[in-house]
Amino acid sequence: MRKDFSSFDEDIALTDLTLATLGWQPFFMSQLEIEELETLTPTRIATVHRDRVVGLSTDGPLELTLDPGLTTGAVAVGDWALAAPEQHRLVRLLERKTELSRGTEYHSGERQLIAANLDTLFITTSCNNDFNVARLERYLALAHDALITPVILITKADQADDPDHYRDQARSLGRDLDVLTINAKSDEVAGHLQPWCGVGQTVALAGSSGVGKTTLANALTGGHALTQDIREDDARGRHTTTGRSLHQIPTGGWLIDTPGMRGLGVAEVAFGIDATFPEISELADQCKFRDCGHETEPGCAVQAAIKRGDIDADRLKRFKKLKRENQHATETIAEARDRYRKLGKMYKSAQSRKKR
Ligand SMILES: Nc1nc2c(ncn2[C@@H]2O[C@H](COP(=O)(O)OP(=O)(O)OP(=O)(O)O)[C@@H](O)[C@H]2O)c(=O)[nH]1
Ligand SMILES: [Zn+2]
Repeated sequence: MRKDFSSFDEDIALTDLTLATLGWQPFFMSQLEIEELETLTPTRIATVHRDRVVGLSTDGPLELTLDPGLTTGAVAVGDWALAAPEQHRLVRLLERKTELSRGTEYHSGERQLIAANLDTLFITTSCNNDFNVARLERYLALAHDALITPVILITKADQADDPDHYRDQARSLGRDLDVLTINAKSDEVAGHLQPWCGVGQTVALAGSSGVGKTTLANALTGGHALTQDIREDDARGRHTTTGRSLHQIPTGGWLIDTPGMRGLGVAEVAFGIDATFPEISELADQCKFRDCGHETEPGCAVQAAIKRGDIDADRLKRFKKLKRENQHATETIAEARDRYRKLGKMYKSAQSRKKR
C-alpha cells in the first residue's frame, strides 16, 4: 500500500541530488587530494552487481566498472567512491565512517560486509514471542562495534495488551537507548522515525523474519524504491546480485535494504560487546585479577555489584555467553586468515619455482 507523504515532491528524486542530500560529510571531503577534487566525481554506491556498481552523483545515477585492483566484493552499498564519469569507471573507494558486517553462520571464518556509512540501525522486534533481550543485545553489540547509533523499534504495539512492558525491558538494555513501540502499519510511523531520517542520514532495518521490516521500509520510502528507478533506465534489464540497495526517504534520508540481516553471528566485536554492557565492562577494571571471569574469583567487582543488586545477574550471564561466542568466532577467523596467508605463500613459492 502506498503511503501519502504531503512533504514529498516526486520530481525531486534523483534529479536534484546534492552532495549534502546524498550524505556527504567533511569526513569524506577530507580524504580528497586537490587534483581528485578537480577531475573526479564523488559518488554514493546505490547497488553492487557482480561486475559493476551503480552510484549516485549530483548528476544522477552512474553505471561504473571498477579499476584494476578493485573488486565488487570489496564495495558495499552506502560506500562513497570517486568516479571518472566519462569513462564510467570507479577510481577509488573512500574510507568508511561506519561499516556494518557480521560473522557468517557456522563461523566459517568469514565476515560478510553488509552496508557502509550507516548512521542508524533500526533494530526491529515485535510485541510477541519474537521479543528476546539476548537477541537485541547481539544486534546492539554489532551496531556499537560499528559506531552506528542503535534504535530499538518494537512493532505490533497495536496487537499487545501491554506494549510498555516490552519497551521497559528494551530500555534496560542500555543507557540513553532510544526505544519506540510502534504500529508499523499506521500512517504515522514514518513521522515517528523522522528524527533519524533527515537530510543525508542513512538508516537500515535489522531483525527477525516477520517483525515488520518490509512494512517499515515501505512506510519510510513511501514505496519509492530507488533500484526500481535505476532498473527502468537499464534497457538490458540487468539486476542486482547482492539484493541490497539504497532507497530514498522523502524526509531526506536513505534506507539501505539489508536482506540477510535476520540471524547473525558475532565475531570480532569485543568492543561492541563491552559497549552493550557498560555497567559490567566498566566494573571489570576494578576486579582484582585482570583476567577475572567474574565467577568465584576473590575481589571480583562484578560479583560484588550483583550482591548489592546494582547489576542484573541475567545480564552478566548473557554478557559472558556473547563474549565466549565472539572469542570462538574471532579465533576461527584468525585461523582462517592464517591458512589463507600460508596458502598464498605456498602459491607464490610454487610460481617462482616454475619460473626458474
Ligand atoms: N498489526 C500489525 N501488523 C504488523 C505490524 N508490523 C508488521 N505487521 C504484519 O506482520 C507481517 C510481517 O511483516 P513484514 O513487514 O513482512 O515482516 P518482515 O520483517 O519484512 O519479514 P521478512 O521479510 O520475513 O524478514 C505482515 O503481515 C505485516 O502486515 C504492526 O506493527 N502491527
Ligand atoms: Zn570480576
